[in-house]
Amino acid sequence: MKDLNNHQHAVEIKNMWSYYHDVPALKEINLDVQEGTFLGIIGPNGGGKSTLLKVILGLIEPDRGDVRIFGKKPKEGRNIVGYVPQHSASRLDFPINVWDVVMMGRIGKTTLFRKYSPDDRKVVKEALEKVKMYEYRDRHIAELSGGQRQRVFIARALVTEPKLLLLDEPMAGIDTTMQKEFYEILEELKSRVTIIMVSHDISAISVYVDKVACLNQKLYYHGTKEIKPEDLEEAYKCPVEMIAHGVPHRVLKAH
Ligand SMILES: Nc1ncnc2c1ncn2[C@@H]1O[C@H](COP(=O)(O)OP(=O)(O)OP(=O)(O)O)[C@@H](O)[C@H]1O
Repeated sequence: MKDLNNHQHAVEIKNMWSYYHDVPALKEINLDVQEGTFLGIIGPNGGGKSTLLKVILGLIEPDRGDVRIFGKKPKEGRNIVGYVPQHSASRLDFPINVWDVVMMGRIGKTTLFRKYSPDDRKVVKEALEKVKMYEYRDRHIAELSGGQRQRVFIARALVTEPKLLLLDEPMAGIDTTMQKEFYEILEELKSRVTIIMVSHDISAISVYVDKVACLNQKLYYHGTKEIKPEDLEEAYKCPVEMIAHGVPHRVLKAH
């Protein structure tokens, strides 16, 4: 579907509900993400952020409502979506080297032993260089630190050359300098990829993203990063000063 400015809808969600064992994790979600947007999703623990990413990815079938990814149902659109799950870095603890982990993202697990093309090789090399892990390419993933592994998983998502990139707290365990570099990488990717990133770091979100969504079962806010304190307080159910990982000064000033 195209809108009047010729921007495609990367993600369109209409009146979506999702339950775990009869308990709603998401209620009445309406969300429209335009192609080329960098959307940050914030909200308290258990607010349904990871569930929303899984619904978009087609890993969870919603109980009600409609979800479209570039006009397709999530399962049909999966090949154009890159995903870095929460705590992905801690999941792989067997001896596979960094190069193969990223190459698997490019050509799939079952084809790892086929000869990969010079193009595959180039894309994997560039992704590893982007996250500053190329020199670690022959190291076993199990030997790396948490933050280094997380960088490898971000590279792995990049090599699929997705149209939509879903990142679930990708900066967890990444040092501040590297975080800044990652945000710069994401800003650069924005011209080619729509990005949806879950984060608890409201200060960073307010600097780097285009749009913010605040989720606690319901969508309490979706709009520009100029969030009002009351929008956060309603979703987090506490005073703005207490909200995790600091709040941008201008939000506090407006309070
Ligand atoms: N597999 C599951 N089975 C049952 N309940 C689940 C399951 N996964 C998540 N939930 C519940 O659904 C709600 C939303 O969880 P979700 O992981 O989406 O929240 P989140 O916003 O990503 O949280 P956090 O910020 O803590 O990572 C929580 O109450 C959680 O306990």
